[in-house]
Amino acid sequence: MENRSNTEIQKHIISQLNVHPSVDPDEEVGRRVKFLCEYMEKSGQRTLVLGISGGVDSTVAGRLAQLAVERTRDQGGDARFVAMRLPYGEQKDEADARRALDYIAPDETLTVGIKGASDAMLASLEESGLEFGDEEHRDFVLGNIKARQRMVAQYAVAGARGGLVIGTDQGAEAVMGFFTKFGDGACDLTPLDGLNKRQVREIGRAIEAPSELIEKQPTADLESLSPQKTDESVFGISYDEIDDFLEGREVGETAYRTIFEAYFKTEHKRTLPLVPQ
Ligand SMILES: Nc1ncnc2c1ncn2[C@@H]1O[C@H](COP(=O)(O)OP(=O)(O)OC[C@H]2O[C@@H]([n+]3cccc(C(=O)O)c3)[C@H](O)[C@@H]2O)[C@@H](O)[C@H]1O
Ligand SMILES: Nc1ncnc2c1ncn2[C@@H]1O[C@H](COP(=O)(O)OP(=O)(O)OP(=O)(O)O)[C@@H](O)[C@H]1O
Ligand SMILES: [Mg+2]
Repeated sequence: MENRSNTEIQKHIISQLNVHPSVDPDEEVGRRVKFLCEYMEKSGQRTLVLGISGGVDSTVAGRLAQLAVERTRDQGGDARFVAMRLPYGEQKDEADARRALDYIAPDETLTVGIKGASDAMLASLEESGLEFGDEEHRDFVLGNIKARQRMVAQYAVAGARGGLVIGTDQGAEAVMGFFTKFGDGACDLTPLDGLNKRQVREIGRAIEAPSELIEKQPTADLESLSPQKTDESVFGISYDEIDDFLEGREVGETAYRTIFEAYFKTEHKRTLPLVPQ
């Protein structure tokens, strides 16, 4: 890749991530709901499971899941959506999570706190002698434990109910590798695949999600020392720049450099585990 121009590398990444410069939001809603319905039918797994954070991705993916189970039932089938609240203690944007649930109107909501299990794991690790560079490093590692604890909870529900875990990964998060490997990155179906952030928002508008959730600043909200830290402040570039990049537009040199570096560094997260050649 080293001798290739910014534009050539950009084209390669766009094709790998299957992102398109524009989408028809209504058509995408239909296509993605159909995908969920057809896979439930094919797999025989009739429950969809997804954590609802109060952010735009899980609001949109959650509503698509509820629409899919309702369509399946309308056609005489059997399907159910289980939304999960998975707070680590008291969540600062709890009101947004409640608003998302009111809007999604899931068949069922399970609330499972992840603080006890996450803190217990960290304590056991430290009792074993594991040390961290400093408090911030410790907090960062705990953040990934939280994301993986949410995965454990969702897969437990899927196991108990014969279900499938939905993931909220989309093109803008995928290009930056901005997810926890085998945490929120672990799932069975990704209905938002191939969309950039602005296209997720367009779909949100098409299904009449609350505008304050659609416009909300994205946050992983994993670090206790800096709650609600915005994704953009971590990236050092904006989602607008990432979206422009994914739509094939020219972006500034800093944006090219930041995106290429993140993309190639996190290649391992977008593939199956490596095997001997
Ligand atoms: N080259 C390589 N080939 C194969 N495997 C490699 C590897 N380099 C690291 N690894 C493995 O990957 C691990 C690092 O990956 P990982 O554990 O994911 O950890 P890491 O990428 O360091 O952290 C996850 C990042 O995603 C962010 N995040 C997480 C969850 C949700 C959201 C959100 O937007 O909501 C954002 C989070 O804030 C953090 O910045 C290493 O510990 C190692 O096990
Ligand atoms: N507190 C939480 N409760 C339940 N699920 C959560 C929580 N935090 C994260 N998740 C799950 O992890 C996923 C990844 O988080 P992420 O922040 O990327 O998405 P989001 O919060 O839905 O949207 P945004 O990226 O715009 O903040 C969420 O979509 C959700 O499924
Ligand atoms: Mg979030």
